[in-house]
Amino acid sequence: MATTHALAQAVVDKLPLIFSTLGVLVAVILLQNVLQGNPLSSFPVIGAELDGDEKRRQAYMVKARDLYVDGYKKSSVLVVSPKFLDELKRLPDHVLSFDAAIHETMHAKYTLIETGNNTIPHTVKTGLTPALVRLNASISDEVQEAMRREIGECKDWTPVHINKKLLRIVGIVSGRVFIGPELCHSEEYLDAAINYTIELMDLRTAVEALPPWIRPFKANRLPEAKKLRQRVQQADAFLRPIIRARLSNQNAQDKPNDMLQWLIDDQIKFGLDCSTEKMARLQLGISFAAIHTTTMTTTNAFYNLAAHAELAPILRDEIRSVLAEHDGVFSSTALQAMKKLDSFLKETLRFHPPSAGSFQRKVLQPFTLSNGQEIPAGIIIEVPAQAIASDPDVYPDPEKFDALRFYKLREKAKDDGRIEVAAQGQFVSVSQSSLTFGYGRHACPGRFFAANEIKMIMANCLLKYDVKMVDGCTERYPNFEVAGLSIPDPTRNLLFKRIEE
Ligand code: HEM
Repeated sequence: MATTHALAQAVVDKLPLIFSTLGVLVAVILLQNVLQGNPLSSFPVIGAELDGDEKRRQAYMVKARDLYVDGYKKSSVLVVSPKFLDELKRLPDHVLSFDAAIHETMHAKYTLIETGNNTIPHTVKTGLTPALVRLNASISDEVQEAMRREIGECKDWTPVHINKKLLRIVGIVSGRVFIGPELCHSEEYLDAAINYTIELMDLRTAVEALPPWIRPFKANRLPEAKKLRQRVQQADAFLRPIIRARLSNQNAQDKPNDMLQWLIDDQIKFGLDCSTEKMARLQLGISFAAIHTTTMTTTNAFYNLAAHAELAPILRDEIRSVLAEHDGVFSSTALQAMKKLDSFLKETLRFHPPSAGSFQRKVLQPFTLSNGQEIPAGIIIEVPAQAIASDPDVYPDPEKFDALRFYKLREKAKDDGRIEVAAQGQFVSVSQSSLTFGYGRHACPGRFFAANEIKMIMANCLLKYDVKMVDGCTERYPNFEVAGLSIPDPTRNLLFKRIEE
């Protein structure tokens, strides 16, 4: 067991970016809270048969997903049954808090991650999502250009380190929308956008490894803390003149159309801190939420595409015929019409959810569930998303990767006149059985942008390249499963070959 634990730990150490999904670590804390017993001694404990907290902690590191499935079957309470989601989502933030969960699990006291600030989700909802209709054309141009530069010609079968390339492609394309067409290509910007998350998660992991009582004395002196401070200083130095220029251009008619501008506009509108430091922090915050989450999902999709050779022709046919009907433009309606591609991506999320848990929230005030169960303040709760996604009563034949599962479900629901069910089968839909983007008022506001970006990357790739596993490899690369997380192996190559036009 110790060796397996060490192995899992080595994966964690080697691949710090694996912890990049917002909130995924809450699960670790939850289980620790549960396992420490107090104040939860009256609750059933998953892994009670294991002898002692340390053994349970080790089991969590290497087989957390089994523990979640176990908890799901037993309807354990702190890993809460999804049947309570609707009543939970109605509780106000001062009772059940998303921000407080992030603050605790991300060790915000030491990592200095911004929490309790509604600016980013508000700006994503009111600035970015409504702007997608007019931004899609420029996002699509950026995707094409980034793929041309990062993937290259590939006249013959060429190995491509896909996760590494996708980090840059997603960084550039997201950067176009976050900070504008010139700066998104700057290596300094990309370095900060990609590595801030990795270094933040390194520090978070290092703090977590310290016994709690030592943290106030040692956490700020950890080498990881120093590295993160340097990263933030560098990012500040890079962003400051840009932000200053924007602030002095506030009254111009032709203000830029990007997140940085919308964030500045919102801060001013609500009379909030608009200092260059604050704005630089918000930019890092948006990179943290967006870049690695989107890259991991797209990497999973590429591994699935390469491992299922039958898929490419089906998806390519759909993309070609939809584009032919939309003047060759990746408009919002064209993207929505690519239902097989949408289904393939949703099945990718179902089959490889980044985290075993979802809807992580901290209980700030005690409350009682409709079954009479009292939930004490001070703990973190969550829902076993991955166990739901692999429940045969929810998804028939759950062990099968069925790329067209949601396409067929949507078509059937449409034929039966069940419009709501059809809508729930979309990539961006959240429901009690689709929890990868969370649930309720804090469900990921960036998912509409992520969906467009990922679809454009996959569609552009399918139109230009054939993709396959490297020679001698017939199976999909397995994901790393560590502490409830599922991470596509970031070290692997796929083979790319340009399609003759
Ligand atoms: C496939 C990619 C992505 C995945 C899987 C993902 C997943 C998540 C999850 C699980 C949450 C927590 C929701 C909850 O607990 O209810 C979340 C929150 C959030 N996400 Fe995403 N996300 C993705 C992409 C993005 C992008 C591209 C952006 C920005 C453009 C973004 C911005 C945010 C923000 C701001 C929050 C916090 C919401 C709040 O405070 O209310 N995400 N995301």
